[in-house]
Amino acid sequence: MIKQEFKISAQGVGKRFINEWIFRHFDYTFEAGNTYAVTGPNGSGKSSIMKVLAGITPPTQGNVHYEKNSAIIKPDAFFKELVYVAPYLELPEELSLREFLLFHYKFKELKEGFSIDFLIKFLSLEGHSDKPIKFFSSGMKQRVRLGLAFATDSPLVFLDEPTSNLDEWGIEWYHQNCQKWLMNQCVIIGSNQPFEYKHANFLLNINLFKK
Ligand SMILES: Nc1ncnc2c1ncn2[C@@H]1O[C@H](COP(=O)(O)OP(=O)(O)OP(=O)(O)O)[C@@H](O)[C@H]1O
Repeated sequence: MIKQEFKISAQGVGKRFINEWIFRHFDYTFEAGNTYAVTGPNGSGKSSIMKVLAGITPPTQGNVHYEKNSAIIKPDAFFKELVYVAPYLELPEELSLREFLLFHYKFKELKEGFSIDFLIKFLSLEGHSDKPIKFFSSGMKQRVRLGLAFATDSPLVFLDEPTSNLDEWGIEWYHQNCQKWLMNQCVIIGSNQPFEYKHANFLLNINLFKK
């Protein structure tokens, strides 16, 4: 994928649930061509900040702006620019893998070199393409989510706990494909396991944004 100019700027961003500030005064700019790891212990706010940066939940205070090739992207068009991978995001259980991929790529573009058939092979799920996703194991589902991240031509990729449910082979597959397919995108990984973000070039500890 050709590198596009892409930026997310967070200015004074904070999120509060009831009376608790999960993070506050978060100022940061994320750019294409870099991999960022948001780190911190369980319950520290990694998923919360990623959801705010992705526009899935609104910040309690502050603003997040998205910019592509020097033009501001409106929040309602922003979902087209990203892939969000997380074990808590459900896949459509009633669809087969092939039906789901055909549906997904009505809205998003595949990277050059990928087709639906190639993606199924890339996932090593050739024997399962017509099976409903509800019958997939948790590791197979996680591979499908990651496959969308590797194959989709979008400038921004969020990977929250990217290797959850993967076996040793799957973890190696994840590492190889991060290096091969995600180098020109802006990648934000949420994790408390260093092996998941060993290729990241910027580390952001969420605990530094609590006051
Ligand atoms: N919708 C919500 N309502 C109230 N509190 C919430 C909500 N979502 C998250 N929280 C709280 O925000 C805090 C941060 O949660 P979050 O899931 O962002 O942490 P995390 O760092 O991703 O954790 P983990 O490593 O366990 O996945 C926790 O105290 C959690 O209980």
